[in-house]
Amino acid sequence: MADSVEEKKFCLTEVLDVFKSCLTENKEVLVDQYVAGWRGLVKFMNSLGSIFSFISKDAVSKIQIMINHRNGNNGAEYVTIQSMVKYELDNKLVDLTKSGNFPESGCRTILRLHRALRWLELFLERLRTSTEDGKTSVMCADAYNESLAHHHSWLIRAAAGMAFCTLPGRSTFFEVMNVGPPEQVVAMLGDALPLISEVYQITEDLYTEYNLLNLP
Ligand SMILES: CCCCCCCCCCCCC/C=C/[C@@H](O)[C@H](COP(=O)(O)O)NC(=O)CCCCCCCCCCCCCCC
Repeated sequence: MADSVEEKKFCLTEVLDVFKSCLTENKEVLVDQYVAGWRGLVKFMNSLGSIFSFISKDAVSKIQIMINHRNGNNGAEYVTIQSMVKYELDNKLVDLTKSGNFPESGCRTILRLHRALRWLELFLERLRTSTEDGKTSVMCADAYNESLAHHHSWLIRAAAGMAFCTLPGRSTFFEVMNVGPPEQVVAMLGDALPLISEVYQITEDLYTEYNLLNLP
């Protein structure tokens, strides 16, 4: 699924649709779709310029870790985030308090992407409700400061802040999304956001239940 997203001309609607397909009927989060959603977003970010490549590199390495889990001998245990959490905890495959033998556990890797999903949710909501003269760089920075920044060192925060300043204005940004006229972008965001929020909340509740929100 991720490959087909990469081969066609980029369209953000399709990427967000992939995220929407993450949820199963009984509200579990499918790892393949979750990861494919991130791959599409990273592709979008790459099209915004090479200044984002340090972010892209980190995201790609986390995506690859999850693909490796899915392709590994125990891939079936990683079908959903719920099954992954249970499997890794039952088999003591997670560093719970300090970094140790499992720097690439699915639980810690998904946690990093999960925190980034909160940034995405906040950023898209700001884009959705912005006016024509709204600044994407400010929307992006505000969303970041409210979410991911809390988990990053000052060096990463500084680098991210510089990258945000290079974001194009709202109208160019909307064009790169390749969704259609601004009204259509706004409608598409309004349609996608509730599902992204739901995926975020389900993961947040799961990680809270198992006390995994601060994995090193
Ligand atoms: C459109 C502009 C895109 C701005 C992206 C905002 C997110 C800023 C994240 C900055 C991350 C910097 C890179 C390094 C991070 C790591 O230190 C850190 C911790 O990892 P560790 O515990 O293994 O060491 N990693 C993370 O927090 C994971 C970051 C994952 C970032 C994924 C970002 C994908 C962005 C996709 C943008 C799509 C925008 C679509 C809008 C219409």
